[in-house]
Amino acid sequence: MTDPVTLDVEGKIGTFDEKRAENAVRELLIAVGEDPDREGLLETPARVARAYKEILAGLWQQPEDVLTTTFDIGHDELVLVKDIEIVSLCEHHLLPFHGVAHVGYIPAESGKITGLSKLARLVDVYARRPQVQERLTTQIADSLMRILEARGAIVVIEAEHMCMSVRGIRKPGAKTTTSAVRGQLRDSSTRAEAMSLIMAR
Ligand SMILES: Nc1nc2c(ncn2[C@@H]2O[C@H](COP(=O)(O)OP(=O)(O)OP(=O)(O)O)[C@@H](O)[C@H]2O)c(=O)[nH]1
Ligand SMILES: [Zn+2]
Repeated sequence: MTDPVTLDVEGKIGTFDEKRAENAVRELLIAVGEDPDREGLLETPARVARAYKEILAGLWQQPEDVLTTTFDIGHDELVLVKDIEIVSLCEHHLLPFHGVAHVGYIPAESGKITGLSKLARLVDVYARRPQVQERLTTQIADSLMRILEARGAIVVIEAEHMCMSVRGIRKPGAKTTTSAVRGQLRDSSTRAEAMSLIMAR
């Protein structure tokens, strides 16, 4: 039986099976020796299912759904939005990792740009999925290149992984930085300029 939440070949997604998610949470509670029928836990499976529906909402979206508004204003230099808060879910442990994303691009030759909020929406489409930080970073940069036909893209993500802080190695505060640089932003001077803007506080 196929999982209702799976990517098909075009990256289109099925629907969220809320009842199944609830049953899974109920099973988990039983597995840890809890009583899912005690008063405090009665609503928990439904709450957790709704929480996952929200945290994983990017599974049912595509980047094209959010990079919609575009304008031609002929700006041909770097556009950078810094400190976009992210919360994602580590696909190894299903624990959150959270931090900030910095997203920049050099618009297409045509001058096509997008609304600033759309960059943050793009980040959420990919963050709200089971992820690894490297793939999240890459997918955002590749979407900017593909959908906006950007001449260059840079994405830097700094995040703390709960799977490293609350369990396992238990190193709270450890931050992981990943970057993806594409197109003209790979040129050393342009890249250095973008990085210095990103690092400036
Ligand atoms: N590269 C990368 N690794 C990640 C990310 N999120 C979690 N991990 C790592 O995935 C690895 C999974 O390793 P495993 O040895 O299979 O799992 P584990 O026994 O729970 O590992 P420990 O966390 O070391 O206890 C761990 O080293 C995690 O730190 C991520 O976004 N990127
Ligand atoms: Zn993890």
